[in-house]
Amino acid sequence: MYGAWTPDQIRAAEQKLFARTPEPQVMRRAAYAVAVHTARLLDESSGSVAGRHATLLVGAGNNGGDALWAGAFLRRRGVGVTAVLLSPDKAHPAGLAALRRAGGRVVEAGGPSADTAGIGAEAADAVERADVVVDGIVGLSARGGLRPTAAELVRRVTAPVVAVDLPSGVDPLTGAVDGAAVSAEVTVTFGGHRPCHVLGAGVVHSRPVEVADIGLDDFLGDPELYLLEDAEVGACWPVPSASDDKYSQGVVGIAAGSATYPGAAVLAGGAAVQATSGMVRYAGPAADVVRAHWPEVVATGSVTDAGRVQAWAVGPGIGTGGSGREVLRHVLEAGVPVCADADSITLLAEDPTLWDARDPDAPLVLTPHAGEFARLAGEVGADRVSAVREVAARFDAVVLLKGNTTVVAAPDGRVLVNSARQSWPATAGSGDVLTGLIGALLAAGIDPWAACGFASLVHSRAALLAATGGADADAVGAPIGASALLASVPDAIRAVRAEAL
Ligand SMILES: NC(=O)C1=CN([C@@H]2O[C@H](COP(=O)(O)OP(=O)(O)OC[C@H]3O[C@@H](n4cnc5c(N)ncnc54)[C@H](O)[C@@H]3O)[C@@H](O)[C@H]2O)[C@@H](O)CC1
Ligand SMILES: Nc1ncnc2c1ncn2[C@@H]1O[C@H](COP(=O)(O)OP(=O)(O)O)[C@@H](O)[C@H]1O
Ligand SMILES: [K+]
Repeated sequence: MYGAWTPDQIRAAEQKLFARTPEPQVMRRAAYAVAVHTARLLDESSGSVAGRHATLLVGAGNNGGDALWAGAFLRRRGVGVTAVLLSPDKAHPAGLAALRRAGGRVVEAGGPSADTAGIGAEAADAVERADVVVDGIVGLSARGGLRPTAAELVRRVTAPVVAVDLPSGVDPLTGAVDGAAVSAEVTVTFGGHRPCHVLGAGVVHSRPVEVADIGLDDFLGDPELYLLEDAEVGACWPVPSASDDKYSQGVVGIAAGSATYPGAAVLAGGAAVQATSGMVRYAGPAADVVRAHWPEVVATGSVTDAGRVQAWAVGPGIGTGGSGREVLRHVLEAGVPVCADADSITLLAEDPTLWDARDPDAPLVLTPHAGEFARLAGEVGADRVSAVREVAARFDAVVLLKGNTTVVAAPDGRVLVNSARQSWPATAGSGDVLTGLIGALLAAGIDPWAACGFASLVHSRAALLAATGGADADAVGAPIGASALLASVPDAIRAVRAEAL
């Protein structure tokens, strides 16, 4: 796992760092990393470095300072550099002096020659002829979307962009984009990820985020967020060993589906079958349909006569009427880890007495999408991490909020996120597959918080594989259904296990 730290956590760590290393030296280390990645992007996109042109968009603070120093370093590589100052009187003085000493040009964003959009002729020309643009408009202290002049300049950019610390216009904490924002080929950040690098919907995390070491590691402390890596999911994914049999790996019960929605039971049951080698029991009215698709599932007509399981997954397609409620109550009383999804969440929101059925010692996982979350606890809001963390503590449950970026909070406050990096999983029945994966991992004895993270990562990998045939989030794909996603689960598990070798 690697971490993401909030702006406040970063600033606190930086203050400790500055007691050991002077701030200007730290900035130069940060800026040097920006220069290295900018030169690499120049080389990749225009075939050479020397003789090319870099345009810096420079804001009022240290983010702009990084860009100016990076420009000075790029000058040493023979790159033509022009800094466009958005706030000429506030641009980082030392960075500006360094760029000038290195032979860089400095122009104002507006100035007397400004056109109707407020852009001066020199600035417009600098953006126009750039082979690469360095976004040093705003970073850790960003508030809201880009302001008009910055937004207009960014709109005119056609060259590839390197974002300093984070793409300007993105909220550093929530990743929310309110108005215009930079879309960067590469983001170079310092010391550790910020939450916006993994929470933004398609703005930031589909591009590589390079983390430069500026000596911050010793001062960072526990991160706000954890991010899973393929290799660790692969290393932890349960597979049978010589001493195993179908019971020892954990038996999961799937209480899903109804006469109206048998498909949910087939998808959730199939996901459980393909996730691990333990046994899968199904209990509900769709037993015949489930057996027809998955003969290895031990199916019964009702949860009351289902055999022993080590975990239950309950909810998809059970309906929100009396029968669904009794199924949920029975499962909650079973005293084993439960993944409650879909209609279960609606039932719990509508009938608080159902919480009393819960065995206090048995872990509970809730997997709402935004609508189900709102029924349970009100609208999520922009800060999805805080909202999920609060609800997990309130209900003493692991809460997985589904979406382009899935947020998983444990009752103790730990939060992990998994960004799908693309949107292929957004298809009907996709959540049923996720529930089956989680249920199987719970039955295998995986920690519920980790189980949600592992399942979410494999789920989004399976969607990508099914849609594009590969693992590249930017690859050309075609829309998939949940059945195709489900069929790619084994390939996704193989892919993450191969990374662990
Ligand atoms: N403190 C340090 O020495 C270091 C800081 N670092 C850099 O410093 C940056 C943080 O610098 P600052 O705290 O000075 O602030 P920023 O450079 O992020 O922002 C500068 C100013 O821009 C204005 N602003 C806020 N939102 C805006 C928006 N939407 N559009 C336009 N302007 C906006 C604010 O007045 C803010 O003070 C980091 O992102 C990183 O790039 C790194 O170099 C590491 C070392
Ligand atoms: N825009 C999106 N991009 C990526 N993944 C998404 C997006 N929207 C939803 N998902 C994922 O797809 C699945 C949808 O689950 P859910 O909403 O329960 O669908 P259903 O109820 O139809 O099964 C979840 O895993 C969710 O994280
Ligand atoms: K920036």
